[in-house]
Amino acid sequence: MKDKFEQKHEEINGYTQDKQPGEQHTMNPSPIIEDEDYMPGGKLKGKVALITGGDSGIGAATAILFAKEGADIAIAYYDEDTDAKQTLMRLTEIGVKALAYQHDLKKENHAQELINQVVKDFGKLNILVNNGAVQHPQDNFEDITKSQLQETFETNFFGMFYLSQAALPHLNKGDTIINTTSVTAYRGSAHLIDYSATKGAIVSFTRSLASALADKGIRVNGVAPGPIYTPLIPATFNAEKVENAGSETPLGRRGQPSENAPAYVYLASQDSTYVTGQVIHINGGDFMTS
Ligand SMILES: NC(=O)C1=CN([C@@H]2O[C@H](COP(=O)(O)OP(=O)(O)OC[C@H]3O[C@@H](n4cnc5c(N)ncnc54)[C@H](O)[C@@H]3O)[C@@H](O)[C@H]2O)C=CC1
Ligand SMILES: CC(=O)C(C)=O
Repeated sequence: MKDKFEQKHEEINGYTQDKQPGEQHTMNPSPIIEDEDYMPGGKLKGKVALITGGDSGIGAATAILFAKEGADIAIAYYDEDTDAKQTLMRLTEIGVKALAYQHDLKKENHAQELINQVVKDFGKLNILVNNGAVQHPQDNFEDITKSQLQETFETNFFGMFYLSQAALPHLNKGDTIINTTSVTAYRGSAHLIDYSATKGAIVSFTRSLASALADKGIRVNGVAPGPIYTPLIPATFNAEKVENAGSETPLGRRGQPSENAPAYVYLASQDSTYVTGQVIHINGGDFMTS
């Protein structure tokens, strides 16, 4: 019998959305953001987490699981108000304090303002999840314009750099930073050359910052998803790619956001006290070096 993830994989036909960031509330079928079979264990009780891109997809799944583990949650997002409202409603239902913040990762001043506001609203910050990103697939390398290259790096890499710098004065021993990279950082991607380069930069940034912050007891790790069913996919790929995503992996299907979130819980919690500078691969079984 097929499990819920195999069934969901088969339900998805090709379709696209016409703007990026994409919208979760109009996805049909909906992604699996929350796995009802998950058993929380109070692993993040008393913590405050800020999750960029927390309105939808992997970020929303992580926000919900962190809340189930007892953390208060700040989600930051670009302009998808309906998704942010729905995620916030679910977080509040779970029973934690939760607030949403609109911001632009590309703007250096937004990073400082966001961190200041979160610390003012929650009193502290323990976990920073740098997860928001964009991608603009191109068939030809020559078609990547300077403005696309700038937008992709400013959003995916500069944004997390600024936020990590702004967050650092508030982080203490035992606190963590978790960065979302991608399988494309490791295997490359002919259609996502600029995007995969930002994801490679994130891997190096993660290792270097982990090394720099080790003596403070602040751990820095990453998660490298493979093909996951989120708004990013119909918002940026053509219908054929949306329909077939994940079929080429050893597990033969795409992943769901809920299948990524436990890795973030592990890296944020005391279960991973001897882990820093590492990346966990959630990609349906493709082997990646380190
Ligand atoms: N879905 C997939 O197959 C994969 C996703 N990833 C990564 O996972 C992370 C989360 O993406 P998904 O959950 O897939 O999609 P998503 O569309 O749910 O999340 C992307 C988020 O980025 C935020 N964002 C985009 N531009 C922004 C800006 N200028 N300022 C502030 N926020 C901005 C959006 O608000 C959105 O919440 C990204 O880093 C993505 O690169 C990595 C590998 C595979
Ligand atoms: C968006 C992304 O990183 C993949 C693997 O599709």
